[in-house]
Amino acid sequence: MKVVSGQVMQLMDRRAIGEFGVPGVELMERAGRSCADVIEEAFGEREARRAVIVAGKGNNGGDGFVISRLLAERGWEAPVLLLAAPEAVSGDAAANLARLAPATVKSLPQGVAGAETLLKSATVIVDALLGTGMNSEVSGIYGEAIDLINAAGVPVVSVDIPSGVDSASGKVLGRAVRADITVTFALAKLGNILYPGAGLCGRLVVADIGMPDAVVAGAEGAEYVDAAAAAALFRPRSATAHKGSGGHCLIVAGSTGKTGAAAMAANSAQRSGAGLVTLAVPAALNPVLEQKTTEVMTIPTGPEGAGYLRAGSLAEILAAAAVRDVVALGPGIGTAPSTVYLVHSLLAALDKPLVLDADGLNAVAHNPELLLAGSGRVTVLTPHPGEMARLAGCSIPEVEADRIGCARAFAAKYRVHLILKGARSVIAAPDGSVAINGSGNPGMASGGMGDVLTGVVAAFLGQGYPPFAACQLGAFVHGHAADLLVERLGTQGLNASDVQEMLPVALASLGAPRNTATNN
Ligand SMILES: NC(=O)C1=CN([C@@H]2O[C@H](COP(=O)(O)OP(=O)(O)OC[C@H]3O[C@@H](n4cnc5c(N)ncnc54)[C@H](O)[C@@H]3O)[C@@H](O)[C@H]2O)[C@@H](O)CC1
Ligand SMILES: [K+]
Repeated sequence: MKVVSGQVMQLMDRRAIGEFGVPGVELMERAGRSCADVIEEAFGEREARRAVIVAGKGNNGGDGFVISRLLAERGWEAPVLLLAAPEAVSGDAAANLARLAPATVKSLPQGVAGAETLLKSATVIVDALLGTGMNSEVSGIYGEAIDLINAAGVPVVSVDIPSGVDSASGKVLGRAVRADITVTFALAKLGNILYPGAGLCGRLVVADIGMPDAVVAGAEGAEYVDAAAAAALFRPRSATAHKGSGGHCLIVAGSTGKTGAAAMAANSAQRSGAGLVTLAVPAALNPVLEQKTTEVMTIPTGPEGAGYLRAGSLAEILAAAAVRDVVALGPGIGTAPSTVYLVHSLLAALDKPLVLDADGLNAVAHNPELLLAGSGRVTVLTPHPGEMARLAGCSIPEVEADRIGCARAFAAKYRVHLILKGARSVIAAPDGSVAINGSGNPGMASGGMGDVLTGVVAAFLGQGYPPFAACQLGAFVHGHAADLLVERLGTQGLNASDVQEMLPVALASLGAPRNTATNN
């Protein structure tokens, strides 16, 4: 599913009207009808059927007028509270306002004071105040109306997007409606998908309003990775698979005190369908990692007793990489100067697809130009917002203020694929493509989750998936495994190693193995 900003949706709207001859008033009719259908389905069985529509003066309000008319035709009481003078309404919205009985509409240009009782008496409140045209912080009578809607204790259906949520970023501009259902049109808006807006939408319904296919196809947006999108990217194993076809991962990881990171990255690659996994670790840690892993092979590297990776291991690691399909570098490696030097040397010399994470990222944070050294190689970075901020030379709030813009710009500038972690991880490719991961939950906010993700992405790259697909699948499967655990474990105390063990179940949910005799 494609996700777009409100601005792009407005361009689509104009193309549909201008190039494809779909009248704007017809788009508004379909938008309003889709909302009326959802309201009827969700609340139509109630004894009292009163929908109170709180409308602004733009086209979002216009959808609200259509909803009022259509619900009234179906026997509902559907009064409209218009937060403007009727003369302030124009265009298609005005045409629809004119179709309502005058007694239906209460114009409140001075504010909603006094409307509280009506709002509390509603079966459902329809929030048609502000949609994709919102262009500033909410204040004054719009702010008061939002507070009253939220305080009414009645189910709320938001039209297009909860009023107050910025459709391009999901940010709350001042204050915002908390909806139970949001009906959005043609395509989901970024503000429906990104937090905090995503958390205010309730159940999201994407309604088909007959937007021409060519307009949808031509719209600039991000791919939303849900179970269906992930399943479409996933290639189930063929019946004739062998361990060579699953790919061989080399994980370069670990330092004293951080053997768990190395073990989880390696075990997670193994649990994500890698044919073989080899773990290169500082020599002193080998006995521990032999214990912590079973299927995984290890290469103890560096001088006897070494508890961290050294620059002197470069040749040995390059030789190991030469006979593997993918390298993951960084989990638990620490920041010893010799380790940092090793990372720099590997970046210059490795020609296999590379996943760089954790202290591997910190090793290049002061000079991201180092990422351009291995020309032609696929490089995937998996930063959390703190690591992203260090890489991009900005603050964490700056990253969080524009997660998509930040990820997209860095990926393009340094020709890397990037998974910017956090609720709704952003996946960016060097060509400007962006995807947003739909899986995951707050239980993943604990140590080690990133090490698991590194292993999962490495496994997909090792199996030969194109890098953008490997990143989308990796992020989705990682979050989905955690989602599958929530019912049993909740979101507090859910460990990364639990997620690691759930990975095969998450993978199985994407597709059954192919029987090559009947299905090629
Ligand atoms: N794009 C599409 O494909 C379609 C859009 N439709 C509807 O049209 C909406 C967009 O309509 P508009 O562009 O008219 O915009 P809106 O109705 O979202 O709001 C714009 C109006 O609110 C005012 N405004 C902006 N920010 C404000 C703030 N913070 N406080 C108070 N007033 C503020 C603006 O001056 C303008 O008058 C969509 O959200 C959707 O509901 C549908 O009718 C049909 C199809
Ligand atoms: K709205």
